[in-house]
Amino acid sequence: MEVCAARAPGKIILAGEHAVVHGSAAVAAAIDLYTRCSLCLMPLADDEAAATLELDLKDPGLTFSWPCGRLREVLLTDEAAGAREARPCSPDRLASIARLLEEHEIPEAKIWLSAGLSAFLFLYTSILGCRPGKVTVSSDLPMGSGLGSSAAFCVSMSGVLLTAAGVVTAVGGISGEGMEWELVGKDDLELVNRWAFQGEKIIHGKPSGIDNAVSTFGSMIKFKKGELTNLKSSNPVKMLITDTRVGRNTKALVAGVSERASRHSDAMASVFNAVNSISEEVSSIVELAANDEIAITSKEEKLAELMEMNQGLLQCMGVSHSSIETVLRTTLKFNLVSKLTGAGGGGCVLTLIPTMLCNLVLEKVIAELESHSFRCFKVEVGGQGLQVCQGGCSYFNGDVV
Ligand SMILES: Nc1ncnc2c1ncn2[C@@H]1O[C@H](COP(=O)(O)OP(=O)(O)OP(=O)(O)O)[C@@H](O)[C@H]1O
Ligand SMILES: C[C@@](O)(CCO)CC(=O)[O-]
Ligand SMILES: [Mg+2]
Repeated sequence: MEVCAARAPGKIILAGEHAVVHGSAAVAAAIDLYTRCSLCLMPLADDEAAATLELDLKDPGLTFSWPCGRLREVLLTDEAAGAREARPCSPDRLASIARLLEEHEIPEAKIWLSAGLSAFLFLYTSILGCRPGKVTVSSDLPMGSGLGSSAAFCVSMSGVLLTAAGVVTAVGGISGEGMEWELVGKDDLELVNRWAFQGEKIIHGKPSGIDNAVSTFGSMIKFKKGELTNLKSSNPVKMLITDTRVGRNTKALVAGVSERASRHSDAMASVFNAVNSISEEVSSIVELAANDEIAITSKEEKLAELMEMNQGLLQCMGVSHSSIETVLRTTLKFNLVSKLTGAGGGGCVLTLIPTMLCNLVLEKVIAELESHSFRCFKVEVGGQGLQVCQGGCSYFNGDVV
């Protein structure tokens, strides 16, 4: 029984969501909330009929299982076609995967899971073929809320599958959560990122690639047309995240913005262009070294103003929501600036926490936000990306794997 695990972080977008899909720059950072996947590969059993692929999703609390023979029959594949290069999921393969999912009763209230399940079946069978195994997924991230849960799912899944395939190897240790997590080298990360992007395409339709990139590589990045620049921030950027708990779906929101762009192409091109300038300015400001109180305050004031401008343009794109507006109004009472993060339409909102803000005020802000039934998170910004645990990781989320 071969065992390995991987974890990948969620993200916040400081500037540029949606516009990044249309070629503008955006700025994003990893946060210390993770999705973890563990994989237990079963030996190729003598009892062929009993061999299954199992997926245990801890957060929705659902498990799925497919007989390996049925996977082979429907997907017309056995051996993985090679994990060393990422391939897109063809429309025919996606249709076959949909047939496999129809054989499961997914509760109507959790039907949004089918996109993630399709991405799982595509990644697993493309990387490992129809081998029997058990995959367990658990996450700190609220799903479908703008913190990149789909990307963290695809990155951690690709990471664990490619590690099991022997294509990705760990290079060094850091520890956390009682496990020996290890970092992965640059070329291997590139490969994981390319596979995760193919998974994101199944979930998002037309992703820019920023979410999987920041989840894979970590840190704070500027991203434009697939190009990634690492931003070296000398002063930590402190953000409060508020989850409005209003569910939404990134694929539909991205499609909505594209439709608006095709109806009003000149106006929307100007909006995307303005967002590009905001993201460029945000990326220069985060890299500015600020050594004293005055410099830090001026840096934060500029960031706050740019966030406010970006939020206005997101409203122009049609992706704000009354719950987001409630967060904006609530934080403004305390002179704090907020903007939505991720795809909007509900989901999460970022509030810039100035270094000089006293804890008592922050606690009051949180209490008022939570009185609206929102949920607040204080997160560390700009940490590590994908990490893996090869063999030896005997314990995962309470499950022996
Ligand atoms: N831990 C998980 N287990 C199963 N499926 C997941 C998990 N995390 C994400 N998903 C899949 O990803 C979908 C959510 O992706 P979506 O892109 O809509 O939101 P998000 O990634 O959280 O937000 P954003 O894209 O705005 O950052 C879920 O509906 C599900 O299909
Ligand atoms: C809305 C979007 O810009 C960010 C979602 O986190 C979509 C994408 O870039 O793929
Ligand atoms: Mg997503």
